Amino acid sequence: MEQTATTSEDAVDQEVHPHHHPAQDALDLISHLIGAMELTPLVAVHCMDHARNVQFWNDSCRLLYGIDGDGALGKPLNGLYTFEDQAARDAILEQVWQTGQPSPAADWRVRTADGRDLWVYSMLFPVVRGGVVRQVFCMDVDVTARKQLERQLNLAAQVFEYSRDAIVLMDRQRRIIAANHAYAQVTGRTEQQMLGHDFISVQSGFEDTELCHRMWREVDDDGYWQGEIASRRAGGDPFPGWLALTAIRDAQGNITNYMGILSDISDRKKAEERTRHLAEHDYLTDLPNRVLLQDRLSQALAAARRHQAMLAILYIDLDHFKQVNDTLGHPVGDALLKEVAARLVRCVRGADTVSRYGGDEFLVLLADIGGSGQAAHVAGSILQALAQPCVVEGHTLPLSASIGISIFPGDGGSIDELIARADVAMYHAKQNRRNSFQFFNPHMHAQASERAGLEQRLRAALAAGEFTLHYQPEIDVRTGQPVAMEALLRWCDPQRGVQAPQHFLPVAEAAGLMPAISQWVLREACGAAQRWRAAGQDLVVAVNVSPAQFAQLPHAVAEALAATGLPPDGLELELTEDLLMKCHDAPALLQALHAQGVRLAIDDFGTGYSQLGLLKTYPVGKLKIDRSFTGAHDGAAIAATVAMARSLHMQVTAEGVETAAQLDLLRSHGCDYYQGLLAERQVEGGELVQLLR
Ligand SMILES: Nc1nc2c(ncn2[C@@H]2O[C@H](COP(=O)(O)OP(=O)(O)OP(=O)(O)O)[C@@H](O)[C@H]2O)c(=O)[nH]1
Repeated sequence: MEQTATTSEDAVDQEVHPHHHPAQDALDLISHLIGAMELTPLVAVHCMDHARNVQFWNDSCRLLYGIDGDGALGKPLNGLYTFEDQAARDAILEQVWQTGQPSPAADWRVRTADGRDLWVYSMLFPVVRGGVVRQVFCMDVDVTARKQLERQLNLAAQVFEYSRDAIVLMDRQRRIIAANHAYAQVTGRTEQQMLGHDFISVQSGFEDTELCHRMWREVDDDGYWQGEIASRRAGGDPFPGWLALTAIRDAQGNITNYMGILSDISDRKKAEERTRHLAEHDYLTDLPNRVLLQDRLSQALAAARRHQAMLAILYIDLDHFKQVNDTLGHPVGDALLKEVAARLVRCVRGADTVSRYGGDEFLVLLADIGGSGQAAHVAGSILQALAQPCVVEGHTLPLSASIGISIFPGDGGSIDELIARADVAMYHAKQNRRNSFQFFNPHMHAQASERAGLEQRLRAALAAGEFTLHYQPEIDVRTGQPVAMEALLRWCDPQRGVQAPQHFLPVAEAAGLMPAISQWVLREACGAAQRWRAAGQDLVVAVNVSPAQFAQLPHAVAEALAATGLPPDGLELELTEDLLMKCHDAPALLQALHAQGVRLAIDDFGTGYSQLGLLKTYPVGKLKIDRSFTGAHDGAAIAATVAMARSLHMQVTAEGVETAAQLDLLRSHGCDYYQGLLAERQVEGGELVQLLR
């Protein structure tokens, strides 16, 4: 360092004192200054001559630019280090040479010869003698560290300002000292409305003082708190916010500031709300579903217990709703369910709950009723509201429901018990007189248990081989010979003995057992007919078709014929008018069965409302006149039916024939076949009986 200094002073002396100019004092001063500068390692000083060659280079220059005096002196300055904006620097230097005025001090970015980038705070001083600039001194201070810090601060300020998170800074007293753009946007406040104000008061609406105390205590103790707050915008508009608060401490660990990051979580809350709504409501009617109902029921039950009050459950099941789906399609059914939901809601108070319990079942909870009369009143208004015809997609649909009512505490103490009993009461309403309501009573309970037992025994009956078929002959009126046998189902109930279908079929139907039972009947009957054939009796077997089986019938028939080997025309399927009227797929199904070669007959003819136009299109070979016509000796009805059947190229069987007089009447009207007690007696007297057994 010393050597460099000496060398530098010599260099300056050569130029500064060559002729002992009167301005010696000034030069001495500069020399002193240079000496002083040498002592400060912070200031890199160099001096250049007119040719821009270095004449002086202090030790700080060596430290800063990585080149010692030997490497610098006499060399062109431009080769020692360069400026990022070299042209601007050259222009400033030129100006100093031209004007003899020092340059303003400024920060310059430079690159050293060994490839380092630095920032220097630099100033140029001309040495003027005789009105001519002789040298220019340059003083550089390394400000790289400051520049980096500045840049970091600048970056931090930009992050703060442009962050999408709403950030607020507070002092120790929790007064706002800075808030970024996002914060101003979220809260809708200007800087003036925030700066210097207490954070909580600016958040106005954050009125939960207990939460507020806990929050600050946690921040002060643990340094951090986050949670949901009820916030309010400048105009008073409330919004849910998520606030994260952090305490900022100095080197001694004392809290100096607080930082808060606030998010508007309205959208998230709405999405959560929507998800919860979906989980608790029925997608079609938007009524509370079972989940929410369960919740409301528990609350209502707890409240009723506390206040020794009563509540009622109304179990509502629409009457014949399936028909709407079957005849007009599911979309119409859906629209009807929505309309029912709306009507039910209009029949109750806000405190009550209307819920969709399942398919066409609704459950109404009447919380806190004065007595059962109130439940009856609501049930009555529901029936009345539903009775108004409902127009859906241009169809005017009659609507009714059966309602069962259970009351707490009389009918049960638990939710399950109360619902089960309302269900039992509803079932009774449905059985006795649809479009009505029934209160639960213990007698119903016994019947329900009986029914449950029956259902259980029926479930086991098929596997246990408890079903049998009885055969009822159909006799040719002219020849007196049997032509067909109608298969009739019987169940040997282990508890009750042999049961006729009307005693167990409704329960089997409700329990969903009919498809399996019907298939068994079909297979068993075809097998029997095939055995009769093998024994020389060419009798057709007639099987009644159940509604549960109709849609799958072509498949079931194919399966039964294949399994037994019975030719298709050995099987006759009897379909009631009612079934044909209710099933909108009936024409297609009948065509499919006809194509399979089986015989088709319309059963119980005269009890339904078959339209002649439709009948004509059915590939049906026979009409069976209901016993109510035959038994009434209704010659006119029989004559008309036979005439109509003839015009449709169908044969006619009369059912329920008991006396020879009835048979004579049928014969006189040209009826083809008959069934009934008279026919059975005739067969019993013949050899067929043995065979059939
Ligand atoms: N359109 C529509 N139908 C449904 C929906 N959920 C269930 N169902 C139908 O609702 C019908 C309910 O029938 P049930 O109550 O057993 O029969 P029902 O015809 O009303 O007869 P009863 O109750 O004895 O009067 C079934 O056919 C279901 O397929 C739904 O969301 N939309």
